[in-house]
Parts: sequence; structure tokens; C-alpha cells
Amino acid sequence: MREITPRTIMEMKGKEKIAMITAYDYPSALIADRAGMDIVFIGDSLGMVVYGEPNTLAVSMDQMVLHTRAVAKAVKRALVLADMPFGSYEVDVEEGIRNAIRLIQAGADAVKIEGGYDHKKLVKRLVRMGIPVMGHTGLTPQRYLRLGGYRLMGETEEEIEEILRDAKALEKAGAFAVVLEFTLADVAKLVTEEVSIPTIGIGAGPYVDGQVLVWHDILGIYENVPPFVKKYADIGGMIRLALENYREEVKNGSFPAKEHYWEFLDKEDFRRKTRNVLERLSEDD
Ligand SMILES: Nc1nc(=O)c2c([nH]1)NC[C@@H]1CN(c3ccc(C(=O)N[C@@H](CCC(=O)O)C(=O)O)cc3)CN21
Ligand SMILES: CC(C)C(=O)C(=O)O
Ligand SMILES: [Mg+2]
Repeated sequence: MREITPRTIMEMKGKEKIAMITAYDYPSALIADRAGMDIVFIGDSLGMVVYGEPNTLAVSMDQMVLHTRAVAKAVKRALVLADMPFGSYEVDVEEGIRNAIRLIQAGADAVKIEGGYDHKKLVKRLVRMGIPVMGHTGLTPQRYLRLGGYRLMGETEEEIEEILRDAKALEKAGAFAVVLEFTLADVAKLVTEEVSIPTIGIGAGPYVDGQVLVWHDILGIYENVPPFVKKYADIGGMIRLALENYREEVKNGSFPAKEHYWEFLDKEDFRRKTRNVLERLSEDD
């Protein structure tokens, strides 16, 4: 059992902001956990930042399971949350349950689904069988095709109503938190005040109970970052410099240096051994 549980996260509402970051592999998850993140999250955004897809729609359950397993092995303290990918829970509740179980068996402590109102039944069933669920409303990237791209949500009454209805449905169905993605800050504030479960924002302003961002975006290793991202480091630039140095030293012969390889001290010993080996090899043919 890890230190941070869904109960811990729920109790943070109104007291302490929740810090959440994505991670998709073992070394990244080790660093995220040691940095004191509350939630380490295997997002389906891995389709874009790890696999180079233009959106998240092609991500499979198999991919989510493999990356969840790698992250779960590294995390000792934080809550490990895994995204349910597009197509893994829409067809029927039973299939959603089967797929959520796969993520839990890969080491996740909880799963996240996009939407709320439309998935009340699934959320209720998962929670009753002991699988904690986080919801996700506002911009839901799995609706990429219908939305015609990624855009700010919550300007119209219809969108405000949909977002609030999702959040309330999630609260009622037993979800332990909800992600609010790329909504006007006023809408995120309204939702945060209207529901008792924590809201975790991404591009939704400061009036929420926590924040989530994508690993590659804040570290400067992804080119097409959303406009709400703050870049905390230029790791991409550091990697580029390191690789240019390595390449240069290979080309000019300064790598490997003495400390990077081993040779016979007694060259006469090596000559004798070589002679014997060459003799034996010539007898073979
Ligand atoms: N790397 C990454 N970071 C994310 O935060 C993220 C993903 N991927 N993939 C899934 C969703 C998609 N998100 C996004 C992606 C792009 C914009 C964005 O660039 N919006 C532009 C207009 C884009 C357009 O219409 O072409 C804007 O200026 O509003 C917003 C949210 C957030 N999520
Ligand atoms: C953007 C966050 C909330 C997400 O769902 C993901 O990274 O997949
Ligand atoms: Mg996602």
C-alpha cells in the first residue's frame, strides 16, 4: 500500500493543493515520486509525447498496461493513477470494468475516465468493487474529432452546464476527484465550489484544488506544448548538447579515453596467447 491514497487526496481539498504530474516510464516515475508529487499519472497523452501520434485516439490498453507496470514499479509514496484509453470503456460497462481491472493489476491505485454524466453507471460499479475512479471534464481530448481540435471550454451556457453536470454526476457516483481541462478559470472556480470532491486543473486557472501537467511539456522535451504550459527546464536542450558533445568526441577520437577501456598490461603475454589462438583456429579448417 502506498502512502497517498484516494482518501488522502480527498482530505486535501481546501487545505493543501494537490500536485500531479504524468510519467510514462520507470526512471521518470522514480524522480517524480522522490520529488514529492502527490499523484503520478500514466496519461493517454503518452500516445502523443512518447509515441508521436497527433492525438490520443490510437492509444491501446496494451500500451497503458505496459507503461503502468513500469511506473508502478518505481513509485513508493505517491498515488499511481492510470488513464482509461479511448475505446476501453465506451462500448459497455462490462468491458470498462474488465479494462480497469487490467490497469489495477498492472499496479495502478486508481483509474481515470473522460466524461462524467455519461459514465455514471461505470463509475458506480468500479467504486463498489473497490476501484477508485477520477473523472475528467472540460476539454476531453478523446472527443478530438468531434470538437475539431483542442480548444478552451466553458464559454457558452451549454458548455458550463455540461461541465457542472459531469462534475456533480462524478461526485454522486463516488469518484474521488475530477480533472478540469482547459476551461475558463471562472468555470473551474464554480465547479470547485459546487462539488465536495477535489478538482485538479490543467489550463483551468488557480481556483482549483490541484494542478496536473504533462512531463515532457514542463521539462522542455516536447515541441507542440499547449498554451497553458509553464516550462520549468530545458531538458531537450541539455540532451541535444550532450549528444552533440558525444558525437564530436567519437568523430575526433577523444572518446573513449583511458578511464573508459581496459587493455593487457603485459603485451608479451597477449602476443603469446594470440599466437596460440591463431594456431588452433588454422588447425580447425
Ligand atoms: N503534450 C501534451 N500536453 C497536454 O497538456 C495534453 C496533451 N499532450 N494531449 C492531450 C491533451 C490535449 N491538450 C491540449 C493540446 C493543445 C492545446 C492547444 O494548443 N490549443 C491551441 C489551439 C490548438 C488548435 O486549435 O490547433 C490554443 O491556442 O488554444 C490545448 C490543449 C492538453 N493535453
Ligand atoms: C492532460 C491530462 C489530464 C491527461 O488526461 C493525460 O495526460 O492524458
Ligand atoms: Mg488523458
